[in-house]
Amino acid sequence: MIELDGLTKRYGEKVAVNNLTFAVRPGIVTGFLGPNGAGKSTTMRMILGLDRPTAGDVRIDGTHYDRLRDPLTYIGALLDAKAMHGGRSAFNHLLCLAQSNGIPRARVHEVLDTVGLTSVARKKAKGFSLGMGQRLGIAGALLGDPRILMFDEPVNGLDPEGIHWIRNLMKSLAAQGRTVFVSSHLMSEMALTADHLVVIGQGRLLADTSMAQFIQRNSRSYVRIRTPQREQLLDVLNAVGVMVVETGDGALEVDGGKPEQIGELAAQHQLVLHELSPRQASLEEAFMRLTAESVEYHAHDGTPVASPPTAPAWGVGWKREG
Ligand SMILES: Nc1ncnc2c1ncn2[C@@H]1O[C@H](COP(=O)(O)OP(=O)(O)OP(=O)(O)O)[C@@H](O)[C@H]1O
Repeated sequence: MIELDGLTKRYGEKVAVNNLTFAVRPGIVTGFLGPNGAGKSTTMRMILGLDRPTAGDVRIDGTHYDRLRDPLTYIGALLDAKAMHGGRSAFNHLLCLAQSNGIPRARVHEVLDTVGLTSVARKKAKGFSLGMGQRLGIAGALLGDPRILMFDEPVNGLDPEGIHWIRNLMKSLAAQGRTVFVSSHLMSEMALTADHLVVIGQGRLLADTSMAQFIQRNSRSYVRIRTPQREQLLDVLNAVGVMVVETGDGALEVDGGKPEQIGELAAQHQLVLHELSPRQASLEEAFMRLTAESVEYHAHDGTPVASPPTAPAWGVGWKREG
C-alpha cells in the first residue's frame, strides 16, 4: 500500500503537486492519469524519496522510503528507462542493483527471463532499443520481488507487442496480490489496464474512483439525429416521452435511445431524417472533459489540447468517491 497525505511540492512559485491525499491498494492496477505537466512524475519521485515534499507525507506500507531497509524488496519502480549506465551490460546493470540490495545473483537470471532479455543479457544497454530499455527497467523493478510496483508511462514509445506485454505483466502482478501503480496521460490505455483510477490536473486530485464506475458514468450511449423538420420531430419525440437534448450544431441527441424506434416514429409522421446514428462517447473524451480546465500546455492556436465540452454536461460534477 502507498499512502499519500497532503503531499505537496513547490518549485519556486510553481505548485507541481498540490495537497494530494489518496491510497494505492494491493491486488489491483491503479492508473495514475493526468495531462502533461499534471505532476505525476513529481508525485512518483516523492514516493521514492527522490524529491523532498514541501508539505505532507507519503508512506510505503506505513514507512518512509528512506527508512526502508533494502528498498528494492519493498517497492520496485520504472521511472525513466534511459536512466541507466549505457556502458554496462544488461546483466551487470541488474547485478549492481541486486548486490546493493542484498538480492542473490540467481534472481538476475530470473528477471531477465521474465522480461525476455536473456539472449541479450551480455549486450551493452546503450545499444538497446526503447522497448528493450523498458524491459530492462522493468526487470530492475522486479528484481527484489517487491509487493509494490510503480511504473511511470511504461508504454511510451513501445510497439503494439510491447504494449500488450506490459499490460499483461501489470495485470498478472496485481493478480498476485501486489500493489501496481502506473501513470499515463492516455485514458484509452488505462481503460484496458487499470481497475482503479486516480486523476490529477495541475497537481490537484480530480478523481479517485474505480474504473468500472468511471466507465458506467462516462460511457454515454446516445443517438444523434439531424433533420430539416426539427420542431416537428421534437414534438413527436416529446409526445412519446423521449427526452431529447439539443446540441449547439443543430443536431438532436437522445440518451440511451434506439435508432429503430426513432426512425420508425419519424417514418410514421413522414418526417425526413438526414442522420440517425448510434454513438458512444469515448472514455478519452470523458477524461478530456474532466481535466479540460487543468490542461497546462495548449496548442499553438491557443485552443486547449483538451477541447471543452460540446455535448450536454453529463459526467460534469463527477468527482471523487466517498
Ligand atoms: N525540477 C523542477 N523544477 C521546476 N519545475 C519542475 C521541476 N520538475 C517538474 N516541474 C514542473 O512541475 C510540473 C509537474 O511536472 P511533472 O513532470 O511531475 O508532470 P507529469 O504529470 O509527470 O507530466 P508528463 O506527463 O509531461 O511527464 C510541471 O509544470 C513541470 O514543469
